[in-house]
Amino acid sequence: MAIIEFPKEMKWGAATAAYQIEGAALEDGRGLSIWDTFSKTPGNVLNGDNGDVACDSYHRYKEDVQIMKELGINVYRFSISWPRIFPAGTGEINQKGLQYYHNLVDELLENGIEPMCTLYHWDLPQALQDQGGWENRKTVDAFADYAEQIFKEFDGKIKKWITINEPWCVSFLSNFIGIHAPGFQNLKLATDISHHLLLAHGKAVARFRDLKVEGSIGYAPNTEWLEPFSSKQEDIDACNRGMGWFIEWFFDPVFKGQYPHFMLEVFDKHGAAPAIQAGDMEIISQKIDFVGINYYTGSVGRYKKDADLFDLEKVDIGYEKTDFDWNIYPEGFYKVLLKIKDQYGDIPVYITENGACYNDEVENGRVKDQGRIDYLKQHLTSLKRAMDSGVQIKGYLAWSLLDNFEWAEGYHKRFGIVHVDFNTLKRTKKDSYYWYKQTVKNGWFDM
Ligand SMILES: OC[C@H]1NNC[C@@H](O)[C@@H]1O
Repeated sequence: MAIIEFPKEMKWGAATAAYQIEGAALEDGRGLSIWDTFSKTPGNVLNGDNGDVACDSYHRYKEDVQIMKELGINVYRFSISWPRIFPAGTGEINQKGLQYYHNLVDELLENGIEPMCTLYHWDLPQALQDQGGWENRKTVDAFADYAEQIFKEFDGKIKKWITINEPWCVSFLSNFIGIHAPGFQNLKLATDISHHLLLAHGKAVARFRDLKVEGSIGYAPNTEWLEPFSSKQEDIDACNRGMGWFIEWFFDPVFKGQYPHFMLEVFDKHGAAPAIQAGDMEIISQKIDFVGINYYTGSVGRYKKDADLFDLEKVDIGYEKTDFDWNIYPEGFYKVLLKIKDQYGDIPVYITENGACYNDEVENGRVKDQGRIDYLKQHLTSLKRAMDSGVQIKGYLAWSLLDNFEWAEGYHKRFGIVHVDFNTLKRTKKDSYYWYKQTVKNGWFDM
């Protein structure tokens, strides 16, 4: 078998997000988020699940940190719940909310684990949504004020910062496709929101620089690979448009200071080009220190007129799938990373999310999730291939440490390397946890 070995200095971690694990949704002064509202609207979330309790990490974070310590990881990515800090989105600060994150960060540091903090992982304060949410440019400034407050509070403790997680999901999945909160289906709204999210990212980076906060800052776009079904130019072009929705649309503004023309053409055709004000692109495109890449899956695509916004249809050619029915496509991970390096230069990259949904349950005290181990092996092998091709990978963070609230799929879809019984909240380390622990310890694995 082949040994896949990683550099000694590479960081190994795991990732979660506030609304997906914390629970305590109505506790200690936390304000409502759009996901509290959305999940309690019947029909939006499978089985009517919501984040009221989740993994109860708000109360069990010490146990979770011990699980991380035993795992041997040296970085943990979590997100701060904006409405736990500013219950109304702006104005009065909830000191108990700040205290929770100080307790979590102190616990991590005391156990030799570096905190990587995501400022926005989808839980917009409902109070701001009531004023138009991300469609309203005032929300952009509210985010910058929230970010500044957090920077000041945790400067010196937290040194790796992510502004926005997956702006494509926040804009298009949530306001055009509509399956995530707040659940609209309006393309022009979605493109305006995508612009405001990038603006919010840029303003937060500007505050970070002005405050001379110690550490580094980036954002974490989600990516997918689309492989042309044939060598026909129409198939190649259709796949490039489809990938442009995830990659160029969110990378060109940050790294080139402009939106990609081929994507503007598509949105313009639907009367949905975003409203851009003078100075916006300069704010968006100021330098960042790293980019977080989230990768899960890829597909084969071909040209089909009006099949979707991009005249693109996906073709099932028999790839094995996870329990989320996503193709297992590790080749795409390599190709996405090379594409980003080729198009945007040699930027430091953290893999801020990669993992698989397998809904294995506990049997006799054990969770045999070989599918997840195989997925991780294949994708880490692809990652090493990208590194050997010159991509500057600084770290890999598995999604996710714990089974958690998987948005519209609720608790049914499990991504954790640790199983959570959502009736008892008992944590059970899966086989993949032990495999990952050994890989982190060794810095290599046997393919
Ligand atoms: O779907 C799996 C993950 N994808 N990225 C964002 C996370 O919040 C999701 O749980």
